[in-house]
Order: sequence, then C-alpha cells, then structure tokens
Amino acid sequence: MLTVRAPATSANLGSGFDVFGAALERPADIVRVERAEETTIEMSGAGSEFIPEDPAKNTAGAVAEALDAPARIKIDKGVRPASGLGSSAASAAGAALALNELYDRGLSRSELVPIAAEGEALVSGEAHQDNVAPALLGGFTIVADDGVTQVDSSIPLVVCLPDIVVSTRDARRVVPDSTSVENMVDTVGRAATLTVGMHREDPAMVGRGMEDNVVTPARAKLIDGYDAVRDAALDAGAMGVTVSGAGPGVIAACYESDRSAIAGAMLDAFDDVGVDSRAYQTRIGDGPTVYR
Ligand SMILES: Nc1ncnc2c1ncn2[C@@H]1O[C@H](COP(=O)(O)OP(=O)(O)O)[C@@H](O)[C@H]1O
Ligand SMILES: N[C@@H](CCOP(=O)(O)O)C(=O)O
Repeated sequence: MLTVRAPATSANLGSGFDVFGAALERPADIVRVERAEETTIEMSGAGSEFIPEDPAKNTAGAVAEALDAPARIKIDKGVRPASGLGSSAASAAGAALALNELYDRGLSRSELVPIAAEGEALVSGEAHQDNVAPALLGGFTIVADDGVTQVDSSIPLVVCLPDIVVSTRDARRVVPDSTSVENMVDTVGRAATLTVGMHREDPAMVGRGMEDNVVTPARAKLIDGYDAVRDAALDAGAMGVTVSGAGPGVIAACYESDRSAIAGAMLDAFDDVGVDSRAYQTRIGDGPTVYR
C-alpha cells in the first residue's frame, strides 16, 4: 500500500484566527491507500473509536470523493480527534497526497489544499484551510482569500493536550461576531510581529505575536485550568502561550533548552485542577512524507 505520514498542525497561533497555521514535527497520522472499486476506510490508533469509518462522514472519504479516487484507506491516528491539533486535517491532507500519487493526478501540494479542505467542511461546517495548508505544505502558513503563503520555520514548541474534548464546530460558535477598532489594531500588530518572528526563527517574537484579545479569551473558557496552565508555562520560560486551534490543546513557543521544563509545568498545572493531559515536546516541522 502507498503510505503517507501527515503531520498534526496548530492553527490560529493566537493572533491569526483562521489565517495562521503551523505543521508540527510530531504527532502525525499514517494514511495507507490502495486502489479499489469503491472507498472503504479502516481506523486505528488514538481516539479512532470516535471516528466514523463511513466514507461519507470521514474527512479522508470526503477527499477520495473530491478527487474521484476510490480506494481502500487505512488510517492509524497519531493525532487524537477534537484536540485542536488538526486531527481531521491530518487525515484529509494525508489522503489527498496519497490518492493524488496513487491515481497519478499530478496536482501540486498547493492545489491539493482546497481538496483537503472539503474534509474540514464535512466536520466543522466550514472549509477553513488553516490546518490543511500547513499539513500539506509544512512550516508556517498564512491563508488569505487570494492564496496561501508558506515559510519554513523550526520554532521549538510544547503542546499540552488535556483529556477534554472540544469539537471545532462547538468552539466556532463562541467566536465573537465583532470587535473594537482598538482590538483590531492590537491584533494586526501581534500578527505582523509573529510573521516576522517566524521568518527570523525568533521564539521571543513569535511568542509576543501569540497574544490575542478577541477569540482566545472566549475559547479559553472551554478548557478547564487554561489560565493556570498558561501561567505555569510562562513561568517555566515559554515565550508565548495560546489555545491550539479550537482547543483543548494549549501551545507554547519557546527556546529548545526550556522545552522539557515547560512541558512538566503544563502537565502539573492540568493535574492540579484534576485534568489528565499529555505533552508533546515538538517544533514546527515539514509537510507530509510519501513512502512507497
Ligand atoms: N479521519 C478523521 N480524523 C479525525 N477526525 C475525523 C476524521 N473523520 C471525521 N472526523 C471527525 O472530525 C471531528 C474532529 O475534528 P475536529 O473537531 O476538527 O478536531 P481537530 O481539532 O482534532 O481537528 C470528530 O467528530 C471526528 O469524528
Ligand atoms: N481556525 C480554526 C482551526 C481549528 O483547528 P482544529 O485543530 O481545532 O480543528 C478554528 O479556530 O476554528
């Protein structure tokens, strides 16, 4: 079977709601495909018991349909669903790349972004591309109406994933409809700082750019212990902390030497409020890899 390793991703990064995204070195989904008369899907791995195998309800199935590429698809989930780590996008991006290869469709990774986003439309109600773009292109990505911009980066990160489920669909409902000009000015400044920080590989600038007064405060309320976890990470040396995607994952940008202490502090802080969690010491990484 043709095999693709597709990375977890973190969208928004605070100031870039529905715009910024980053591929994570780990965790990742493994997607295997072979040609078939009709599409079937077998799921295994983290949280797979909560993911429908019906192709009409699975992001990989939506991609097979969009590419007109029926296949026997096996997905080993490394990225737990409803995590804020682009779980649904990892499978969609992995399937898009794998089926493009399997059927020699000849589409570029950029051309596969809107196709993989069909999977996001299926599960969250909107074809937002801020997870599938980094899942396919790697690095740091900016999704705008007129296209996607990508820059390689390798900023060290800690992602702490509590044992809480927050669906992207639910977390999109708490996003405010409007904001003040003051908040808009602050957000533009933060987003610009973060973008330059990615280009310069500067964790301190990226961290400053992760502040957000608009979407993150509303979503933080859905995550037990968020404020304590954020404070603990900052005390342990994080340069910036925010909700990963729609949550409940919490992401910290940092220097590599502080990663282990930050991971321990975040785990302890969740534990103090009675929430089990796991931490990934990771970094911004590459896009998917194809194995033949
Ligand atoms: N291949 C898939 N991988 C992960 N989740 C999937 C997949 N196909 C469908 N889903 C559904 O998508 C939802 C998880 O997506 P979402 O809420 O966006 O979480 P995440 O932030 O982890 O991407 C769950 O309801 C899950 O059942
Ligand atoms: N921009 C989206 C990103 C959702 O990411 P996920 O990893 O939680 O699916 C949003 O914030 O709703």
